[in-house]
Amino acid sequence: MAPLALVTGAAGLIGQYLLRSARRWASGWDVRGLSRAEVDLTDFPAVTSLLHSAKPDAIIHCAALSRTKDCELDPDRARRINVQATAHLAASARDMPFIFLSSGEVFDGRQGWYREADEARPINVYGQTKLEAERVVLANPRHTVLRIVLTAGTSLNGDRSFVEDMCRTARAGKDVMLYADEYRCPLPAGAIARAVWELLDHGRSGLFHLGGGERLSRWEIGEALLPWYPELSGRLIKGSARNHAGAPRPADLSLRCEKIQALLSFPLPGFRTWLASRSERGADLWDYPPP
Ligand SMILES: NC(=O)C1=CN([C@@H]2O[C@H](COP(=O)(O)OP(=O)(O)OC[C@H]3O[C@@H](n4cnc5c(N)ncnc54)[C@H](OP(=O)(O)O)[C@@H]3O)[C@@H](O)[C@H]2O)C=CC1
Ligand SMILES: Cc1cn([C@H]2C[C@H](O)[C@@H](COP(=O)(O)OP(=O)(O)O[C@H]3O[C@@H](C)C(=O)[C@@H](O)[C@H]3O)O2)c(=O)[nH]c1=O
Repeated sequence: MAPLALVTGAAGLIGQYLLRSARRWASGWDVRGLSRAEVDLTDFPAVTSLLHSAKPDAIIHCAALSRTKDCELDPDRARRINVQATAHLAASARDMPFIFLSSGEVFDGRQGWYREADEARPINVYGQTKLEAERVVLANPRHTVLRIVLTAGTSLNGDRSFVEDMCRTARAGKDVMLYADEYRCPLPAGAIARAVWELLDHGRSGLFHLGGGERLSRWEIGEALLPWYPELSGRLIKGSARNHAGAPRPADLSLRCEKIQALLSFPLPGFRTWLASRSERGADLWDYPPP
C-alpha cells in the first residue's frame, strides 16, 4: 500500500494544485486533502483524533491565515492558525516528513535576493507568525520549511490568488493600483506544486527558498498579465508602495533559490518566461500542461 501524504489547506489555492497534480508528480503517494470544512486545525483534540485514524506517512501543511491584511486586523487569530496550529501539527508529525509552507514575508524587504541564511526581520504580523512557526518546525531535523513567493493560480472560488484579486477589481469597474517599487519573484501554482512533490520524494529536510527566476515589480507583473486577462486592459495604474495605506509592505522579497533548484528535475521558471511559453488558451494558464 502506498504511503499516505496529507495536505492541509486543501480547499486553498496551493492545496488545490497539490491535489490536482499528485498523480502527475507524486505517483508513489496516496494523497488526501484536509480542508477546514473537515477539521479546524485549531481544534487540537479533533486534529489528534483525525491523525490517529488517518495515520498519514507525511504532512504538507498549506493551511494558514494567508492574507497580510487579515493578519494585521486579528493578530491573535493569525497566531492561533499560523503558529499554534502549525506547532500542534508538527508535534503530531514528529516521526514523519512535515513540509511547512512559509513565505518570503519573513524578510523586511530592504535587501532583496535573500538567501536562506539571511536574517529574517518581518515587518508585518503575517511575516512574524510565519517566522515563529518556522522556528518551531525547524526544531525537528526531519522537518522542512519552504519559503514560497507570490503565487499565481486559479482557485476554487476565484478569490485566492493575487491575479484573481486584480481581475475582480477590474471587472467591478475599478482601477488596479500596481506598485512600481515593490518587487517579487512570482511563480505559477503549478510550479510550486511540482517542486513540493519533488522535495517530498527527495526526503530532504531543512529550510528552502522557492521562487521564480525573474524579479519583477507589481507593475511589471500586471503588464505581463495583460495579454491573458483583457479585463485588465486600461485598468492598471502605476503607483508607489510609499503611498500604501495599510500594514508596512516589504519592498523587495526576491529570493535566491539555488539550494532547491539543485534538487529539482525542472528549472524554476521566470514569470514572463512562463507566460511566453504558454500558447494554448482554455487550459489552466498556471499549471503544467498534461504530458
Ligand atoms: N498564495 C501566495 O501567494 C502565497 C502563499 N503562501 C503560503 O502558502 C500556503 C498556502 O497558501 P494559499 O493556498 O495561497 O492560501 P489560501 O488562503 O488559498 O488557503 C489557505 C487554506 O487554509 C485553510 N485554513 C485557514 N484556517 C484554517 C483552520 N483554522 N483550519 C483548517 N484550515 C484552515 C483555508 O480554509 P478555507 O478555504 O475554509 O478558508 C484555506 O483553504 C499558506 O501557508 C500561505 O501563507 C506563502 C507565500 C505566497
Ligand atoms: C501590493 C498590491 C496588492 N494588490 C492587491 C492584490 C493582492 O492579492 C491584494 C492583497 O495584497 P496583499 O499584500 O495582501 O497580497 P499579496 O501582495 O498578494 O501578498 C502575498 O504575498 C505573498 C508573498 C504571500 O505570502 C501571500 O500569502 C500574500 O501575503 O491586493 C494590488 O492590486 N496591487 C498592489 O500593488
